[in-house]
Amino acid sequence: MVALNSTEMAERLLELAVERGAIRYGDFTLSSGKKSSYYFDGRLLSLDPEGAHLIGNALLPLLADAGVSAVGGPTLGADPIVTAAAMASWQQGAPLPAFIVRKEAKGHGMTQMIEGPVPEGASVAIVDDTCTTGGSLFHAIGAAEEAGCTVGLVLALLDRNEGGSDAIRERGYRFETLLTAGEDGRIRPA
Ligand SMILES: O=P(O)(O)OC[C@H]1O[C@H](OP(=O)(O)OP(=O)(O)O)[C@H](O)[C@@H]1O
Repeated sequence: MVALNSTEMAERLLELAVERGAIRYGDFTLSSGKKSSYYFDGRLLSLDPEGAHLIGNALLPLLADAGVSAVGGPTLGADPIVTAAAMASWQQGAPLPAFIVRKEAKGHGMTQMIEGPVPEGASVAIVDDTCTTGGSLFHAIGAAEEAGCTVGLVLALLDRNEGGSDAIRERGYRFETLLTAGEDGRIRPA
């Protein structure tokens, strides 16, 4: 595969999203209860072989720039994303472990919220497929901080620009996205 720069990777990711039907237009109600004229199914990208490769490699420079030592995110949108990032990081010779934040504690008397290796005291990145209200990202940020990590970067594949990324930045976190949406739902590379 030809090596692509960051802009080319985001452009190809958007092209692939269209090819895979990951962007659909219509009347949707998102999990936050918000109404939307479009839906972005990040799983159709992150579980696609080329999509996973692109996502992992597109995230690497952002993770490296933030100097984080692990990457995690809220299940289930982030599950294949953090796996792709971990694999890409290993292939590039700078391995970053991945972790997943559960929606709820495991139960049966176990309070564990995080699955996977989380180096205590580490600076980590938190990533998700989409950011709408930011609720899922805030949930994962909270779990990582509770586990003793500092959050050096928050990432999304797509920022829907509906308040979530602003709220995350207002709380003092660095936020980056690969794709960004206009008010009309038109998606473009960030
Ligand atoms: O910024 P927010 O308002 O939190 O919206 C974004 C979240 O919504 C979707 O997950 P969903 O809640 O549908 O759960 P799922 O990933 O388990 O399907 C998506 O995968 C993000 O995690």
